[in-house]
Amino acid sequence: MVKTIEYMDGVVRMIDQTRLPSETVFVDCKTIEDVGEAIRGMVIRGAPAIGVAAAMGISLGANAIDAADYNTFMAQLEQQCAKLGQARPTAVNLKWAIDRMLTVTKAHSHLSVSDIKQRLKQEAMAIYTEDIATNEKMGGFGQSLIEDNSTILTHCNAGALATAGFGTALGVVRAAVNAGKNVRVLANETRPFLQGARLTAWELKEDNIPVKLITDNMCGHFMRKQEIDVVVVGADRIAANGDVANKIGTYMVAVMARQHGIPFYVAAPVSTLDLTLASGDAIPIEERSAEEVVTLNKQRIAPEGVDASHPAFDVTPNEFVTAIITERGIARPPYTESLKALAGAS
Ligand SMILES: CSC[C@@H](O)[C@@H](O)C(=O)COP(=O)(O)O
Repeated sequence: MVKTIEYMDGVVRMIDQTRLPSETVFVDCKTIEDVGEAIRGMVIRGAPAIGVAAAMGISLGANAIDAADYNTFMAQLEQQCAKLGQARPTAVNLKWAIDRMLTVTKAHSHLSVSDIKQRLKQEAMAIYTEDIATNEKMGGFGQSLIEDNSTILTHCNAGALATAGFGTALGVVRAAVNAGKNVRVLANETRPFLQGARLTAWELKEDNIPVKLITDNMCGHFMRKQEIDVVVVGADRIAANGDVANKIGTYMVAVMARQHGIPFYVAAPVSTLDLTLASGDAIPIEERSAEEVVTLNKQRIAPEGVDASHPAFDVTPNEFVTAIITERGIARPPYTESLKALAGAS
């Protein structure tokens, strides 16, 4: 599988997810601004991958600062991070990565600026490698919930492409396959940006994991026909009470799963928990350009001049979530207690 993101010799290289699956091309980011643009423009997307890209971008930004003393360096770095933090508002991993990089900077204020730059590069690489290890651990916990011969429905792309590697929801699928289970995936196409059709279908096919693509309005039909055994999705932010923000359409899937008695699992790292928010009502929902709705693959599909709305995420209330799978274990209701316990564990 090609790498989602790499950091080498002053360049952050990303596979361009706006061009998949027709073309496998890469974008080289040489500045923190380039990385911010890549995140905003969805060249790289998915909450954990956004966090990894941000950390690498901050290292690029730090290297470009021409300052002799810590205070001048830190002031400029904070300015750059504030701008980067606005690239995408819902995925909390962006803020998480920025906070982690700034905390490391502060902890090393006694070092020379050049040593701090070195330390920031190491931290960005640590975030990258930890993300893959986290996903593998999460997969281990998650696959214990998947029975042999299951059909798993997923929404959006919570795979290797949405992370540094292995994936969150698709990490659970990969771990189930690695454990010798016979599983197949039904992938919702995920309008309007088509992460399911373009990315989930692509990466599962690359790995020879059986996948069938369906449009977003088909999952009720397959649930009623008992052709879906379990739902596994990722998350962009999870509030303290277990309300889950994920790609628009997830809520609809969760309600349908409840109606049909199908388990609805969310796989996300602890870095996606935002325990500062009491409920999902406080999660900021990114509103993307209406152009994404009135077009399909850049072809206009709606009449000129028609209005369109585009919330990019929705919130699934905790009562629809059977369990939340993390790298530290599986949280079950009541989430206010179980998530707090997981966040406090190490
Ligand atoms: C492991 S990523 C989980 C979620 O981030 C994913 O399902 C999703 O909603 C991604 O949204 P995107 O807008 O493509 O960044």
